[in-house]
Amino acid sequence: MKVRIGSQNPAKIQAAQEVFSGYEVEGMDASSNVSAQPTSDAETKKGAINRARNTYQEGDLGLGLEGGVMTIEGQLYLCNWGALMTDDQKILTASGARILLPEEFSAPLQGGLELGDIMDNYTERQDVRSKEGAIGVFTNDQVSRKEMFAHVIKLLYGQWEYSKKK
Ligand SMILES: O=P(O)(O)OP(=O)(O)OP(=O)(O)OC[C@H]1O[C@@H](n2cnc3c(O)ncnc32)[C@H](O)[C@@H]1O
Repeated sequence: MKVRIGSQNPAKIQAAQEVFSGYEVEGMDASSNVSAQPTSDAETKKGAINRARNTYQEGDLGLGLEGGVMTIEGQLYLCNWGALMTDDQKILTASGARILLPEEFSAPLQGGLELGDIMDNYTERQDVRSKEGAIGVFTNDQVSRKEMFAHVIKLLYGQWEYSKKK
């Protein structure tokens, strides 16, 4: 059994390798069937589920991880979701950390820029999305994107293990 993850992003693949340490983890392109930049909790969750479904193959596990933004009480937050399609074709879901994003990000997001590009402009660096991520930058490296997704994957892995005991 291998873990097929619907992404080529190293932060996501490394997080999956860390949690599914005894498994082969394979990254691949998978459509999220939502906007390139999800803008709500529900859309981000849907993207994770679609990626899990779109990478799933019988006998393996399908893993989908999605980052997005959402607004709560007028404030912009980063949000994260994960989904695991199990070998018996159940979908398990879990969400990750949410942190506040700078207010100045709202206008470029509304103008169609993705958070990944906004982060690169903001930090004057390249490919922040594949490295520490927005969460790493704004937590002063306390929690990296890999670490945050590893926690989400642990929540999924644990739910899968629990479901097998029942
Ligand atoms: O290659 P994939 O798996 O698509 O990874 P991604 O980082 O490009 O794409 P996501 O679907 O996870 O996130 C949607 C958008 O939000 C951006 N994003 C989400 N979380 C981020 C973070 O912590 N840091 C930087 N960009 C982030 C991301 O770069 C995309 O532009």
